[in-house]
Parts: sequence; C-alpha cells; structure tokens
Amino acid sequence: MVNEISERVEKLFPSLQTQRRDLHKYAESGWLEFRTSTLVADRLEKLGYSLQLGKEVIDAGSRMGLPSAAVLAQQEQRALEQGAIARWMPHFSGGFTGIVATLETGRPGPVMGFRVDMDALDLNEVLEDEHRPFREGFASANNGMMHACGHDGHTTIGLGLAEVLMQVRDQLCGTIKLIFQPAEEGTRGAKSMVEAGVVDDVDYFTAVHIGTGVPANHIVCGNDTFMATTKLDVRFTGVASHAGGKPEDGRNALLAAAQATLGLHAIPRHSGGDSRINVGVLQAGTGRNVVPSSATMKVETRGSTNEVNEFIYQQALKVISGAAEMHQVKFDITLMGAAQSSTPTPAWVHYIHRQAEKLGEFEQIIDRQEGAAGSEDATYMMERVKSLGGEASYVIFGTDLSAGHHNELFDFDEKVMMQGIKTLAALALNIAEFRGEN
Ligand SMILES: O=C(O)C[C@H](NC(=O)Cc1c[nH]c2ccccc12)C(=O)O
Repeated sequence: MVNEISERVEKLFPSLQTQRRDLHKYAESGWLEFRTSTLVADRLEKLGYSLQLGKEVIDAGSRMGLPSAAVLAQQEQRALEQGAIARWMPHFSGGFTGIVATLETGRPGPVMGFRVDMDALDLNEVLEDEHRPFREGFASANNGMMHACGHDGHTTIGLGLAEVLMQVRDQLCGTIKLIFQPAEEGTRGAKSMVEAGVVDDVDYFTAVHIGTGVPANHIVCGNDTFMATTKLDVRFTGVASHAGGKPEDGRNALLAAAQATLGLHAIPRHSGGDSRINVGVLQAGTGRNVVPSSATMKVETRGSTNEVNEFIYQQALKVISGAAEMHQVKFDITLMGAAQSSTPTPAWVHYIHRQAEKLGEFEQIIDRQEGAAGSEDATYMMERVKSLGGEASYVIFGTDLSAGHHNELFDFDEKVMMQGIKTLAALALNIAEFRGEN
C-alpha cells in the first residue's frame, strides 16, 4: 500500500510542480484568492468531488480583515484577466474564497478533514536572477502579493491529495473532506469556515504547513507552539488646527497614537505564559504646521494560552482608550484577525507518527518540538473538532528554504509536496488501523 501510494505521488510530481508554479506566479492575498479558488474548484470537480463553495462554507459575518468592496471588485477583475475561470466566480465574488471538497466512499467510516490554506502575503517578490522563481519565470505577476509562506505548496498538496485519493477510492472508507481556506495570513479566514460548520462533522482533522524552520526530510507530527492572537486596527480622530496660531484648538491624534504605542509595549508580562505585543504600523498627520487630526495603528497581541492573550488584549483596550482620553480624541477599534492556542490530540499525533514511519523516507519523525512561536488560525478548526470529541493535529513537513518565511526571497524545495501528499494519503488509506479494526 505504501509503495503504491509513493509511486502514484511520484508520477504526479511534474504536474505538481507546474501547478505550484502557476499558483506562485498568480499570488493572491487573503480574501482575494479569486483566480486560485476558481482553478481549485474546477480541478476538484473534474476529479469527481462534490463541492461546497463560497457562502456555503464561509460565514459572512465572521470574516475578519476583509479588504474594501472597491479592492475586492478590482481584484476580481484582475483575476479574470489572469485566467480565473469565469463560471466559478459568482461563488467567490465579494470575498468568499473558500472551498470544501467531499468524497463519500460509500463505505462506513469516519469523516477525515484535511485543511490547506491558499493565500499569499502582502509583499513584493524580488525580481532578480538570484531568486529562482524569477530566474525560472514564475515570480509573482502581482505587485504587493507574494507566496512567501508556502501556501502555494499547501494548495498544491491539497490538489495532489485529492487526485491520489480519487485514484485509490476503492481502498478508502468513510468520508474525505478537503478544506481549502482563504486568508490565513493575519489569522482572518478560519473562523468564518468554522462558524459555517465546515468541521462540525469531522472526526479526524489534520492541517499542514511546510518549512517553518524544520529541516528537509523531518516531519513534526503534532506542532503545539501556536500562540493565541488578536489583530486590531485602531483609528484616532482628533481636530486639526494651526500649530502656531491656535494649538489649543487642536486635538492631537498623533500624540494619542504615540502615547498608546508606548503604553502598549509597557503592558506587564503574565505569569501564566509568554506574551507578545507589537505595534507594526503607525501613521499620523498631514503637514508640518498642522496639529494632526488622524492616526492609525496596526496592533497585534499574542499569548501562549488563550487566557494570557485575553489579558494582554484587555490591557491593550484600556491603554488605547486611556491614550485617547488623555488627548481628548475619539477612537475606534476594528478586530482584523484572531486565532487560538491549541494542542494536538496525542492519539492522532501517534497515528501520524506511525504512518510517517511506514513511508520510510523521513530522517527524523518528531512528535513535537519547541519552536519560534507563531500563530495559526487552523487552531479554530482544531479546537472545534476537539470540542466535539474528535482528534486533531497540525503537521509540519520540513524543507530547505532559500530564505525565511515572509521574506522577499522565500522559496522551497518542491519535493516536500510529495512527502506531504504521501503522508496525508497514508492517513486516509490506513484509517482502519487507527480505529483498531484491523
Ligand atoms: O499571526 C499571523 O498573522 C499568522 C502568522 N503565521 C505564521 O507565520 C505561520 C507560523 C508561524 N510559526 C509557525 C510554526 C508552525 C507552523 C506555522 C507557523 C504569524 O504567526 O505571524
């Protein structure tokens, strides 16, 4: 069985590479994955999956950090010009770029959910010969959007998995659910899929990432370093006035934002775990001799537990309103993204470990590892599945990187996509083992 899967996946490699490079070239940021999602839907339908699309799998009100209507419309147009398949577009229009593909095997068994993400980062790719994607003609054609976190690889893994599982469908049981999620960056998309009920029937859930500093040919079966996080946009609104003639008439939004920034970074640590705070953007003012009447900030809080993050978040709200009060300016806060902390379930991690072992191509198979803490909104899906009694994990496939994640020179060794597909396919094929039915 293992050999059969390996051979099937290896045969797919040239098409996986072509697929990944096409997605890389037409990188699309969160909620703007219009071209990507039409191609994914089309492919999955051709493979024979039943599809749920757009509003069926995305709860409109739970979307966070959605671009403006103008940007959505303009990017939809851009996608069509770049080869998006028009007949699928009505499903995704307006920022509903999510897909769930289901394969009912017709044999009794559990529902297995696999989640991949599809979005690029707001980043300009390096367009120079030192960077392979440019050298080989698949660097991003979209200014300010770049696949610099490997989600082009994740989407391709999802499509490759779909193809292989369909090939071996006679050997599968239960139901396979492939979840293609928008807007992971900024932790904006997963919650809307959870609120649409996408994972409510999933018994065994697995999300994947490539890279993240894990060496090539290593696999982490149960990554558990996720920090809970909240992302806030803050806008201060004051009153402009003559900085020389009537400074007392002004209400200084720049000072409020600056005060808030220092106050945010002075929030105490928490004995319950690690925390982070970052003011990543601060923009204010219009002219040298004008008391600044507007300021905007982009802020994120993180905590190693939901409780620690909640503490930092609540403190942050007080700091922001205190700074506004101090300078007599108005403020409003928009929640732009959020994720939870989550730990995988040990039995599922153990099962993944055994399947990875059987593949016989990993040099190291690790259950968990201490690591640089990042955040991931797949944690919403993991926590929902766990709360309903299911199993969940987050698997990392190591790979050589040309530069770190979120860097303009990021690229990965495409062979990792095969390891990803093989491992996930093995999880589905051998599920009877986990259920103790063998
Ligand atoms: O908060 C975000 O915007 C998500 C973003 N997420 C990632 O970069 C993914 C990530 C970071 N660290 C890890 C470790 C394992 C898997 C995935 C990751 C982050 O932490 O800034």
